Amino acid sequence: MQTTLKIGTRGSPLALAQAHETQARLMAAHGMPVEAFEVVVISTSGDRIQDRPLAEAGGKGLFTKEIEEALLARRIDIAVHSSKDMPTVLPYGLELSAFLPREDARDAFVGKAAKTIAGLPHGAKVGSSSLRRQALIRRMRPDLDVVMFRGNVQTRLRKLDEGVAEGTILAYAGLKRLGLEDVTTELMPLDSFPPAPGQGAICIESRVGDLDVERMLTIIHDVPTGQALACERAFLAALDGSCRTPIAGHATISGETVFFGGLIISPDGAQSHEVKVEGPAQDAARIGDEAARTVRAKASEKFFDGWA
Ligand SMILES: NCc1[nH]cc(CCC(=O)O)c1CC(=O)O
Repeated sequence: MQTTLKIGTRGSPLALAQAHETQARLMAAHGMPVEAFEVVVISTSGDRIQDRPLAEAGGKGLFTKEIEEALLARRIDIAVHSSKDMPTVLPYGLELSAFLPREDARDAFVGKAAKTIAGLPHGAKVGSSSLRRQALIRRMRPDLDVVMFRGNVQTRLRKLDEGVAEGTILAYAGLKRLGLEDVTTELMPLDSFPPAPGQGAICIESRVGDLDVERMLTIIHDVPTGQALACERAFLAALDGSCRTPIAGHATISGETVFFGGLIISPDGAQSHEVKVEGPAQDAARIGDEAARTVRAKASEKFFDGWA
């Protein structure tokens, strides 16, 4: 009997699109037939909790817990995730072993009452449940009414059509993977509206020491994306845990150099601290870690304590 590679994923349309993209890349890279794979859908706590912000319910790990349990129990061989949803610390025995070439990392504004955030009427409702997006919207337009918006991409777009809000912000990468990018009315600049660390990059998680899987993944791994992600995740890791501060960070690789921009911002958008650094791409993680120290030094301790 032929063994199949079991790909674990959440069941949302975006998660399935990402799992199928990974499968297609593996098939093309290794000349494997479609029957060599099985996509295993796993429901996570993050999918089931819909009524409150995830930061309140227990944080990011909620989207990965059950999938990681399946990996450790060998019910699946690899797990496909949005890097943005991955905690900085993984369970013992698991690692992020490959990153696919990154999609556009920018946020997309989908506006009903206006095409741009700047053009929205005074006091208009904008839906988002991301602390980072809420803070960045408030920084731009303190007059806007930011309302909770959860659920998958399609659910949020439906809420917009139903008039629950006059605009929302989604990852452009997610919209593209779903073929929905045409709903975008404004692409937010990386500088003034920086994305979440990891946004736009699909990662693959596997068991440490699973050599067959490692061999299979090497060929689809994108080195520059891996370096950018090492930088962004180091930045997040050095700031995370100690606070519930909205954090943004984005790294790009050009030749042998990594360029990183990071931001911490108060939830009301009134205070923010930025850092911009560059360094050797091979030291990407150290660069991200140093950037976190720099931005932390700029902010007073009060900045972090205010809303913990
Ligand atoms: N938290 C949900 C989530 N996780 C990753 C993406 C988008 C895809 C990506 O960043 O690669 C999204 C949806 C969104 O933010 O609009």
